[in-house]
Amino acid sequence: MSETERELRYASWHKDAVIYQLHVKSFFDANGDGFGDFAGLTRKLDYLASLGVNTIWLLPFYPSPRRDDGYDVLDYESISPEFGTLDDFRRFVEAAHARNMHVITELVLNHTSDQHPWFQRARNAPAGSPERDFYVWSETDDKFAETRIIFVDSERSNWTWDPVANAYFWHRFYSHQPDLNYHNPAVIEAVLDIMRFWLDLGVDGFRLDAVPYLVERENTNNENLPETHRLLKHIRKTLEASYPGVILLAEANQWPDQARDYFGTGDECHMAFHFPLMPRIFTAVAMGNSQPIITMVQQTDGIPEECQWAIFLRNHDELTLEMVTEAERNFLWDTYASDERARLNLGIRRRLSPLMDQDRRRVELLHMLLFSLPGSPVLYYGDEIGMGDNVDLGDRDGVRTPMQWSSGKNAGFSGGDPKTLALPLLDNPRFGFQVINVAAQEKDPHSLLNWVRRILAIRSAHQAFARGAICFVSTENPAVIAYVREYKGECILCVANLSNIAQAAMLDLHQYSGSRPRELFGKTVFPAVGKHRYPIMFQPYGYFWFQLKP
Ligand SMILES: OC[C@H]1O[C@H](O[C@H]2O[C@H](CO)[C@@H](O)[C@H](O)[C@H]2O)[C@H](O)[C@@H](O)[C@@H]1O
Ligand SMILES: [Ca+2]
Repeated sequence: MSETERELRYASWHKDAVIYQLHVKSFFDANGDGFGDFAGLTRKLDYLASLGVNTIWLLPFYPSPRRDDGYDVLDYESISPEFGTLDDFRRFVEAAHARNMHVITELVLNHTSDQHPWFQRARNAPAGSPERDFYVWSETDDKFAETRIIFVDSERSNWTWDPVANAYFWHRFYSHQPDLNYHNPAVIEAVLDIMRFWLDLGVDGFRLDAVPYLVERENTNNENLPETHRLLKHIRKTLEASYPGVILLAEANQWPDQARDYFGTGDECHMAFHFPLMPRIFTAVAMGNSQPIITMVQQTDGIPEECQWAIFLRNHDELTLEMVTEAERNFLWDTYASDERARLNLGIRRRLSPLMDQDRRRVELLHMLLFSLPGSPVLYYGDEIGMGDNVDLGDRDGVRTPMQWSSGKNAGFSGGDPKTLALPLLDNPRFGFQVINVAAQEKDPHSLLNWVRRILAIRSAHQAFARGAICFVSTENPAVIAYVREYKGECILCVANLSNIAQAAMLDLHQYSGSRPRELFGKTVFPAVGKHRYPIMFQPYGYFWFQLKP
């Protein structure tokens, strides 16, 4: 690709991104070994295009002991053989680009597997040597005492004794995931080389895993340090010099002000997951009250022009409740995880549809918010058909089970021996593949899948959703949320009833007086907005998108 072509393709594409997050191992198995692979994913690209997504985010596919499902990398520049070969990967990227889709890969840069050759070399090298210095060591385990433990259900300390090195090593996650030492310039160079490797293969961006924890310093909590922000700015500047258009997406599970800091002044990450908003959406729907969403969106508005939040409902991890108050967490646990098996660390390991009790009205409402609040939406594979989960599987595996393509053998996921599947299929009367699958929903015009296709098609026809400013509208009813997204003169009014009972609201639309709201699903034109408040009625969890035509 020439430089000009690259620049054209990439100009701010992240702002219009509709991201689909998937696990290659659980998506589609082309060679029948029970494991999803790149050849299989390539065959499903038309399905993704038909859904209306334009960006694919891949969970880790690198060689790994897989003690944290691939977030424990032992070789950053190859592909674990079950997923295929580098040529399969190249073909996948080309096929995605041919459909105008972008590809974001996972970059686990905070830590490696303890099996990684860098760590093996470090623990065997003398203290103080450049090899040892790739990781963070200490003679005692009382350094960095102010640092919290993230995986509270499995780890007691962020230090683990290594008998080979005769020292403790630092880790923010599992004890088999030693943290890299970013005070060492050689580590930074090594990580930049890894990024160049994947960019040369055509990758369009990286999800930067666990970025708040990159750099450590004594007497701090070792999160969001200025050194970490400087490092990210350096990475961006260095990469952009050779790869204009590359996108960095920060996974910074932090409070609002700290999360937005990952944009810098437009010179750090292009995107950041909207961790502060996600739990507040679940709170608002549980309480039937719009305030948690309004407060959080207002608090996180006004990010640098070229930046974009990545908003999401669910992902491959537990629904994290780290960045809410204890009272909020207890409320969300009581509401959505009364079955204690669903609780993991400070979160809930369930998929969206089971969280919503398979209530189609609430599932639609949440997607309507996901697709209309400011940011690029991220859909988690399978949620478009309302897939369920399996709380009996360990860790977060219960939300990572094979995609349910059909009611046939192995849910249409693999032609292989059912005993060899990467993870067991869901097989129960409510969520089993026999009842929830793509093939059945393709045939049903009223299915969730076809509804998601329709709403995404509407969204992509109006750039105000992706790029517009947001202005909340007073409703005189706390259960009703209303906001206008505005871009280049087009105004879209989004309104929803967050409660489980019918509601009426009086919208303050005086600014739009004289305009006629046109409902975007059915194209019905509603009565014109006058000088007085505009009345509107809703079914439980009802919603509308209106174009406000002057
Ligand atoms: O590589 C370790 C982990 O990194 C990400 O973790 C994030 O998920 C945690 C919850 O599972 C969350 O509490 C933390 O703040 C995040 O950084 C990754 O998404 C995980 O899958 C992975 O285990
Ligand atoms: Ca396979």
